[in-house]
Amino acid sequence: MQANQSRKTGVLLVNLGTPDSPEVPDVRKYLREFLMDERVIDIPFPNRWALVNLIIAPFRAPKSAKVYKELWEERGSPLKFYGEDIEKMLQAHLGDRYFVKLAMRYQNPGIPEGLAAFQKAGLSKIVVVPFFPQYASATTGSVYQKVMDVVSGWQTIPEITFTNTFFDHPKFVEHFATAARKYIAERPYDYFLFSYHGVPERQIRKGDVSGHTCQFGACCETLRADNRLCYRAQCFETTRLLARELGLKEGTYSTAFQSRLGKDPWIQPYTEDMVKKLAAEGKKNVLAFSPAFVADCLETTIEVGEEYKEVFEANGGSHWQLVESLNNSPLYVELLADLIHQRES
Ligand SMILES: C=CC1=C(C)c2cc3[nH]c(cc4nc(cc5[nH]c(cc1n2)c(C)c5CCC(=O)O)C(CCC(=O)O)=C4C)c(C)c3C=C
Ligand SMILES: [Fe+2]
Ligand SMILES: [Fe+2]
Repeated sequence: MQANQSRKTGVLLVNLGTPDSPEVPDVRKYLREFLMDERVIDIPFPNRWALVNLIIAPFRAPKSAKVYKELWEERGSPLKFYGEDIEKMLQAHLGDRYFVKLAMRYQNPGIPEGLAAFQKAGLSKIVVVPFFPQYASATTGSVYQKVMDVVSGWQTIPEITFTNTFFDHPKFVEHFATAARKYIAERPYDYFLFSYHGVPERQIRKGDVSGHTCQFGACCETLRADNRLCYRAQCFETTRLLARELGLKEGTYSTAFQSRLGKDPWIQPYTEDMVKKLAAEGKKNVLAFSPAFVADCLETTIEVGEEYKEVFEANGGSHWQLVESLNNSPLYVELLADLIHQRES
C-alpha cells in the first residue's frame, strides 16, 4: 500500500480561505490570521499587530460577520464549498496516480494538514496549485512562502513544484467569455467593467524585479517582458484578452480595482469611482466581471454583485449584472489539469 501510494503525485489546491462560520468570533479569527500575514499588510510587526488586533479585528469583524451571513449558503462559504467540489472533480479527472487535496491559506483546512497527508502517504512529488489567476505577493507569494515554511521542518523534502499564473490561459478566458455571452444575448450592454482585487501600490513597487518600474498608468496596458510579473499589468492583460474574445469595442470597457483597505494609495482606478463615473456619463446597462477570483465570495457576490450595483443604481444606472466565477465548472478542472501536466512535462 505504502509503495503504491508513494508513486502518486500530491496535488495541493490552495485558495485564500474564509471563516469557519459567519459568526463574529470565527470571522475575527479569520481576519486576524489573514491580516497578520506580512505579505498582506506589509508594515512593521508592531504596527501591523496594533492595526489588526486593536482596530480591524474588533471593529470590522461584527460588520463583516453580517455580510458573511448574507453570503453563507446551506453548504457554507462558496469559496470553500466550490473548492471542495473542484477537489473531487479534479481527483476523478486525474485518476489514482494523483492524490488531490484542498487547502486554505488561512483557516481550514490548512496547508500544514494537506502537506502532512502527503507526507504520511510517503509521496515523493507534490504540485502546489494556488487558485489565483494573477500573481500577487499577498496571494500566490504567500502560498509559496507558507508551503516552503512547512516543508523546511521536514527531514526528507519531496520534489515540489508550484504552478504560477493562469490569467492568460485560454480556458480561463473561455469561461468568462462564455458566461458573459449568455447575458449579452439577453439584453444589450453599453459598458463592460472588469473589477480586480486591489493591492497597495507599494507592494507592486517592491515586486519590480525585471526592470519595470510601474508608473501605475498606461505602462500596464500592454504585457511585455519587463512587466510580466506586475499584478496590475496581468490584470490589464486579462481584460484585454477577454475584450478581444468578446469583440468589445475600445471605449466600451475598462479595468478597475476594488477593496482598498486603509489610507495608503492602492492601485487605481478604484472601482467605486469608476462606477460613479459610468453612471454620470449616462451608461445604463453594465456587465461586470471579477476575474481575479475563481469562486464566488464576499468580494464578488457582495461587493461587485450587490454593493457596486447599489452605487450604480443610486447614481442613475438601470441594469447591473455580475458574470459568475469559475466555481465548480468542468472547464476549470481541465484548466487545472493543464497547469499540473505542464509542470510534469
Ligand atoms: C486577488 C486576490 C486577492 C488579493 C490580491 C487580496 C489582497 C488583499 N486583501 C486584503 C484585505 C481583505 N480581503 C478580504 C477578503 C478577500 N480577499 C480575497 C482575495 C484577495 N485579497 C478574497 C477571495 C476574499 C474573500 C474571502 C471570502 O471568504 O469570501 C477581506 C475580508 C473582507 C471583509 O471582512 O469585509 C479583507 C479585510 C488586503 C489588505 C490585501 C492586500 C494586498
Ligand atoms: Fe482581499
Ligand atoms: Fe505596471
